[in-house]
Amino acid sequence: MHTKGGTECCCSFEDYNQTTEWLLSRTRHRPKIAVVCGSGLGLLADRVINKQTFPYADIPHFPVSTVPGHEGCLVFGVLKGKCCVFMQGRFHLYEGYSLCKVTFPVRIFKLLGVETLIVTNASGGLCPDFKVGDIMLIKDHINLPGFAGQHPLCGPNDERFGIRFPCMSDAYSKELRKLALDISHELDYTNFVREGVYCMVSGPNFETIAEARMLQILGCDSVGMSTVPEVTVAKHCGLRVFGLSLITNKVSLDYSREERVNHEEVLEISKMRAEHLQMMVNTLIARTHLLDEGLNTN
Ligand SMILES: O=P(O)(O)O[C@H]1O[C@H](CO)[C@@H](O)[C@H]1O
Ligand code: HPA
Repeated sequence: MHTKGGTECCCSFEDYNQTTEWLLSRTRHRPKIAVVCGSGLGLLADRVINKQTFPYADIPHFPVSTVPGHEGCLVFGVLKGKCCVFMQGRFHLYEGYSLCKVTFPVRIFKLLGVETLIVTNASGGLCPDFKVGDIMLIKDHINLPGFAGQHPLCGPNDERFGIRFPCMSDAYSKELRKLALDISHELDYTNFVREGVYCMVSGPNFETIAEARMLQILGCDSVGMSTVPEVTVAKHCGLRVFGLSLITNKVSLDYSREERVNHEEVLEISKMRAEHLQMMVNTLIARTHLLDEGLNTN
């Protein structure tokens, strides 16, 4: 329904430009930081001042959100003195969107002048040490759909965005992770802040036990159905990336376990922890300039 067939990009440079021009002509905000809010995490945009909100349905070439917990609004405004743009709701492969559409907003951010992308998501914990409600700083990811050719950069490469073969060994900024770790100490969050590897699966079903065991063997600490395409496209076009994954459930690795994961539970845990996430993200945003100035974080 939403997709054009094949793996080629279905968005032209003209489409990206049109959307960018449309936004630039309607807002005076010129964000340097973009935040993608994961399932149930839309309230990350709540503290923004001088807010200007655009429903996705009004923005040319933008997909619309179809998943509960994803409001479907682009919010511009100022947070801690920094001009930001928030995606209240993201797009997923399982909604029927091509990965080109899923990642469309990331290239819009680039054209708007954004330099740093902060991605958040809800995920299932695979690492035995993780508890429900833990916040995982994403150290690295595994692009499982990418292994099977479902990759946002398949098709002709547009050099105006980036190179044909981008390096992904430094996908998540070390400096931003260090800053976030320092912040978690200051906020006294260390007993629920972790670091780990996020794995993307296409969804929409949650994992079987055999799949979950396989992912754990592969070195995944958490699993979700998003984020990796956005991060890949962001790295391709030279954005600095930081990612937070909220562990909303423990993935079943044992056939004797009775609990059954569901999206309502995911949203409930997201809401429960959203304020802590908000505090971390806001403090990080307040301090991003320290990195640009090459200063230490404290
Ligand atoms: O990754 P986000 O968008 O936070 O959402 C996560 O939550 C949903 C499942 O409950 C899936 O969409 C999964 O990817
Ligand atoms: N698996 C995949 N995606 C998810 C999960 C999960 O357990 N929890 C939240 N998103």
